[in-house]
Amino acid sequence: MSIRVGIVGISGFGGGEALRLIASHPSFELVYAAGEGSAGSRLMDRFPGVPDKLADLVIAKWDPAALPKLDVLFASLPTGTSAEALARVPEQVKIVDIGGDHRYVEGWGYGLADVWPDQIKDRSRIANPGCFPAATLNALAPLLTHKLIESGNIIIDAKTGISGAGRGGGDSKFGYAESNENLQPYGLLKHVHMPEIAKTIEQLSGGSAAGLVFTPHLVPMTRGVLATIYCRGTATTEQCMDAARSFYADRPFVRVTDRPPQTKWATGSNLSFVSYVADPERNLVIAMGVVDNLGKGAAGHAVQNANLICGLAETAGLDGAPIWP
Ligand SMILES: NC(=O)C1=CN([C@@H]2O[C@H](COP(=O)(O)OP(=O)(O)OC[C@H]3O[C@@H](n4cnc5c(N)ncnc54)[C@H](OP(=O)(O)O)[C@@H]3O)[C@@H](O)[C@H]2O)C=CC1
Ligand SMILES: CC(=O)N[C@@H](CCC(=O)OP(=O)(O)O)C(=O)O
Repeated sequence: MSIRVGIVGISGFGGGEALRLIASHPSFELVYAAGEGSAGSRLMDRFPGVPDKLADLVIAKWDPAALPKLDVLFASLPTGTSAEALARVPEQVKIVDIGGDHRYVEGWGYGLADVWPDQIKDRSRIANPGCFPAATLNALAPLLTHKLIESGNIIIDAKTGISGAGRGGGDSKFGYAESNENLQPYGLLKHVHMPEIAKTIEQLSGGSAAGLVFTPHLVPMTRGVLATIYCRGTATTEQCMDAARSFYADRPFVRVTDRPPQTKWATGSNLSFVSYVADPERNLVIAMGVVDNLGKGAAGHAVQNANLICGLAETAGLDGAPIWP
């Protein structure tokens, strides 16, 4: 049986990646595409490589009052622009919001799917985690759950590819001339992902995340997030690795690796790589997490969440290998 899905924000990076995944999904049928500036174009005008079956689908002007019959809507709109419109989507249409408007909002589940699949299954409204939270929280979850690190003393140093800023590119600092051969920190002390990272650390540990520090950096690459996370704790490397191996033993998308993970390992996939090194004598644990910002950081995670809320195999449409090199 096919499940009728729609994507609003399909012309963007997150929406385009959702299109790519849904086009080859065994149960999802894309019947609705929407946007603002792109409204009126056919998918083949925007995505010349789109499969024939979708080529003539015309992007509609986004209007939650004019939806066709849909089972699931993927929303990939700029953060700050989706709350009012998504509140008008009929109750029977399930929603996965890739943007940031509904994380830790009443009525919405926080879709950290590799960690909390059972809390997601029965929901009809899911807020996808941001790309940095996806990379960092998957790495931290086993350590926090097994109380191997202090929850209140975590420093996250993260790097992201430029597609993390969206097709619009945020502002001029994301242009080619500014970002090529350049490395820049941004969002210091006040990045928008701090609250969801802190709340999840507190939920996982039962403790405070008061000392959390998070600094993202923009790296001249297209995709990928690497988070290097400095924690206080006296666990050994093996204890951290064992905790992660048992925590993720039955989870299909998280790979616990002996080697420090690299962003290219995840490109084009919904995989999440985690690894650890520790020096108990220095009270130091270093956790590392890698995702593709458009995969586990956005559309891959969204499809995983949609699979869960539709009662499908969690891996449906997501079992392809990453792109290499
Ligand atoms: N890029 C990434 O790696 C990640 C992004 N996210 C989040 O996902 C969301 C989308 O990001 P991203 O795809 O990168 O952004 P883009 O800038 O690439 O795309 C934004 C999309 O939103 C559409 N849009 C903008 N305003 C409206 C409107 N008023 N009505 C209808 N459609 C509108 C645009 O459509 P049109 O062209 O038709 O105007 C476009 O398709 C954001 O909330 C972002 O923070 C989350 C995790 C990772
Ligand atoms: C490079 C870059 O700008 N990346 C974005 C992260 C995108 C994201 O996940 O944002 P949402 O929380 O809105 O979904 C940023 O740091 O704001």
